[in-house]
Amino acid sequence: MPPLSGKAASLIDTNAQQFLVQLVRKFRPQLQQVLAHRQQRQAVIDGGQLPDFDANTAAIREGDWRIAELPKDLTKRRLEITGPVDRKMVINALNANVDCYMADFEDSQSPTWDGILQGQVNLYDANRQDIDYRDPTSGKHYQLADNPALLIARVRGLHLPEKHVMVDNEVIPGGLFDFALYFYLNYQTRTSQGSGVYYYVPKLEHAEEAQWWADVFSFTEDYFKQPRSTIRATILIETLPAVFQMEEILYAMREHIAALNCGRWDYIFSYIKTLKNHPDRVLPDRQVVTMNQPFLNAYSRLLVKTCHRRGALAMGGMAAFIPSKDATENTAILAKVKADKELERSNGHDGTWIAHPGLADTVREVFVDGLEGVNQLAVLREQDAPITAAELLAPSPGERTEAGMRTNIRVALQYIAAWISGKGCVPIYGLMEDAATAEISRTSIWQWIKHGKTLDNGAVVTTALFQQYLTEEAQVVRQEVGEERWQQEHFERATALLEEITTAPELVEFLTLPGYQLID
Ligand SMILES: CC(=O)SCCNC(=O)CCNC(=O)[C@H](O)C(C)(C)COP(=O)(O)OP(=O)(O)OC[C@H]1O[C@@H](n2cnc3c(N)ncnc32)[C@H](O)[C@@H]1OP(=O)(O)O
Ligand SMILES: O=CC(=O)O
Ligand SMILES: [Mg+2]
Repeated sequence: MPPLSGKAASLIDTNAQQFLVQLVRKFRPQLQQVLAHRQQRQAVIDGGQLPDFDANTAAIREGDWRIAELPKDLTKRRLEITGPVDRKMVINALNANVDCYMADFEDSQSPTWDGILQGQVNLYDANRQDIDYRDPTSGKHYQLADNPALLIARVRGLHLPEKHVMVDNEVIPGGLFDFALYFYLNYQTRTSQGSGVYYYVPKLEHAEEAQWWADVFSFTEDYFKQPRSTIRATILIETLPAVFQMEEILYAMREHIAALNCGRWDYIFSYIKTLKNHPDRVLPDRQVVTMNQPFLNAYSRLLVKTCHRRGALAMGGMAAFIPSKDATENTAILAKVKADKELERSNGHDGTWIAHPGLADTVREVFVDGLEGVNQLAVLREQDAPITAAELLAPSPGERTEAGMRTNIRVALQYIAAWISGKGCVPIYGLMEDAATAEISRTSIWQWIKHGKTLDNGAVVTTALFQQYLTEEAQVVRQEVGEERWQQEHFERATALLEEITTAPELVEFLTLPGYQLID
């Protein structure tokens, strides 16, 4: 580990480091196996088979069991704000008019070493309700209001390493680093408040990965002599393989789970990635892939039904719209966000996400005023016909347009530039863009090239067409952002990376993997 400085140096002490090393030695080898299984299952799908429910685990799906009872403070999660762990955002999120705050080391956080360490310091202070911040530019002082939101930390996905920390000459899993430090630094504070240590766990694909996390949680509780179920996780169901494993994931995690969540943006990305070799499942323009598409609506309904049958909450996801300063435009945005949330509520979700505090009042109308109790656990959807694999995989109708492809290029380019410059979430053309949304933009183009799809202008999407549009759209972006930002935010490098991953013969699994080579 590089030498630590500032408050991180005193917090990440020898005991913290010893705990982390033990966790890594015990759990990294199994993780490597579990990740190898992902590749094996994907190879079968690449060979032409479609994902399906696993016949070997039918007994779990049919069995009569429930997850451990929810802790009281996790039963009311109608509105959750999410955001990266920089200090001002942490304070603003805790003060927002919401029940919970998901503090994000993942999709919305660029994993620079400083950002990750400072994030841990910020959450340490936040848990102690001893956090403030003075903006050096505006001079504005930020401090906590009364009744801050309940804090839930989202750790990095299993694929991401933390390259600054080596154990036995090998980099360690980023998610384990986030998990271990957050627990070590906060469990005493949280349990002394009568609460537990709460996490969001992203991008799982299979119940064996949930089991891996459950083992990490149990080991940690035993190590620190804490009762079982002190740790509670909300698992994001945001990969296509995981939707066929929801019962099994809940079962593996039954002592530690609180909820599943519809991480719709990664889910769409995963639909593209998992079905990349299937010419009949290529998605249309990103703008038309909304929660009304049958495959997304089926996923939301099945998640609700599965969770409620087992006593877990079913959290909704993120509408990517953010408020506009233009009043007319803002009215239209709020109406779209409201419609999106009404669909989630009518499907039976217990709560939902917002990306920006300016959306809280609108979404409260749906998920606070519009709910009878503090959640919808009583909605069992028992009257529904069984949701089939065919529905979960249904192809999406819709056009592939030149405008859509050009927008994908501009969005992916600007996002990659922001990410390698240390910003994991940015507003682009009125939408919040993060690692998950940017993945959709770049993998759509890759898949359109692979299957030679035709655009509305009659052009067939080829590598050469993409390169032509990229050159043209890079100039548009250069005009939009100006020369200073173009140079400072490494746009040339971002352009090169976008070209490399979009024209690669094999789909690059995550843009953040080659992206990570370019930061720090
Ligand atoms: C696919 C997924 O994984 S979704 C989950 C991951 N994504 C997220 O969490 C999205 C988080 N949202 C954000 O990061 C931001 O809203 C952005 C980047 C999209 C837009 O941020 P900005 O450009 O700062 O928006 P804007 O200028 O309107 O912000 C107004 C104020 O609200 C604050 N704010 C905006 N979003 C948030 C948030 N999510 N949490 C806390 N505060 C926020 C800003 O800090 C700013 O505060 P200030 O007035 O004290 O300076
Ligand atoms: O993490 C959330 C998502 O939509 O992706
Ligand atoms: Mg995600």
